[in-house]
Amino acid sequence: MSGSAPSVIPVGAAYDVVVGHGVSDRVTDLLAPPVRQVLVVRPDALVGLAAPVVSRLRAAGLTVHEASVPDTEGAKTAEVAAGLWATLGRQAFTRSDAVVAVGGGTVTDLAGFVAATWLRGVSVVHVPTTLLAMVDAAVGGKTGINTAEGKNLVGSFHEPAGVLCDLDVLATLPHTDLVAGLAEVVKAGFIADPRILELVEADPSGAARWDGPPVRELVERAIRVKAEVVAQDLTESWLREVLNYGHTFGHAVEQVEGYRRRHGEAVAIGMTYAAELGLRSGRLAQDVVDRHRSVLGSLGLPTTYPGGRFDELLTAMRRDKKSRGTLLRFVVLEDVGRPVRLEGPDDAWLRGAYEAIAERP
Ligand SMILES: NC(=O)c1ccc[n+]([C@@H]2O[C@H](COP(=O)([O-])OP(=O)(O)OC[C@H]3O[C@@H](n4cnc5c(N)ncnc54)[C@H](O)[C@@H]3O)[C@@H](O)[C@H]2O)c1
Ligand SMILES: O=C(O)C(=O)C[C@@H](O)[C@H](O)[C@H](O)COP(=O)(O)O
Ligand SMILES: [Zn+2]
Repeated sequence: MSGSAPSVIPVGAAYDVVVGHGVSDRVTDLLAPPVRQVLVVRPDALVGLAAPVVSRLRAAGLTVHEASVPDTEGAKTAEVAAGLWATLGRQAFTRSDAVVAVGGGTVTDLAGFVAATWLRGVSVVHVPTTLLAMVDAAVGGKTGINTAEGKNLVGSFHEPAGVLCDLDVLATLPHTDLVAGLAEVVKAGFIADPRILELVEADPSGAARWDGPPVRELVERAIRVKAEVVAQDLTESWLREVLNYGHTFGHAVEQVEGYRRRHGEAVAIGMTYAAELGLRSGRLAQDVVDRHRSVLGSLGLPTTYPGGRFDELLTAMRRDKKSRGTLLRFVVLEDVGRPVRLEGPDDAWLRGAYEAIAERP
């Protein structure tokens, strides 16, 4: 796919997200001397996509080590992080060396966390290769791994030196992963940018094709929403919580299912649940709840969930990072673009929202 010039989206004054075609070539601009050696982190499945990045770094005279990590959520474990720390230690990486992540959100979360913790923080550059990582995971400096007890329970805030979103790499991304990434794009639409919803509604099949007409604008709009929020509240003291829309229930779904469901799909279900919760708490109108189902459904994203699992899901939701003590806290909407907090929702609302999305046998 050929196209227009790259777009540069600043995240405050901290770093830029570059979106365009062939932009991963810019990796060396972000790793100027005194960087001497670089650890490129990627799963074996993406060795071909990482190869041009590795070549570029070597051509610039850097010593490049490649670390293979498990594909998908299996990358986000303490054991895998420890393996990367061991590599960094063996190669005597210093504070002037760097990590480069090439992959989806699981890789950028893991590599970002390892960079954040190695010597208490070294530089990391993200080269996201999924739609989801471009519009969300690689941007904003939230890094993390899972523990047996839950999702992203260990992590840190560590901003990258830069993010390079090369739209050409989306050509090989499986359709189901592209669609899963659109869930986070739709999230940005519901919490902050109604134009995103209009673009999807006008051309859902184009939105769900990597080279579809609305894709670039959708990517850039979602990144701008995220950049705007994290530039104001990197460490999630309040505002940043809005980016967690749909994640309280979504993360519970992922955990209960042993991470066999894609994050984006779980977030789509979680947003539908949050919309139903917003309705029950008297904050959100029925037509906006219906719009969740129509927009997500038009992209092929799930908006229902098997019944009979409420207690398990509630236990998982209590470990959500927005909880305070025994107080459950959700992001819900008052309208499109108007997220608010719902603290300590009635048990009847929690169960009623679940019944509303539950699949009937
Ligand atoms: N830190 C954050 O702010 C943040 C935000 C959103 C999501 N996340 C995290 O991101 C993760 C989900 O990321 P994801 O959806 O990118 O999943 P993923 O990293 O598991 O990638 C999905 C699949 O796509 C494959 N793939 C990646 N790029 C490809 C390409 N160009 N061509 C062919 N195959 C390709 C991968 O090998 C993998 O099998 C979750 O762990 C989630 O918690 C983090
Ligand atoms: O960047 C954020 O902040 C988000 O909440 C974005 C989410 O899409 C992302 O999945 C994030 O990793 C969830 O964070 P967590 O704090 O609930 O683990
Ligand atoms: Zn997410």
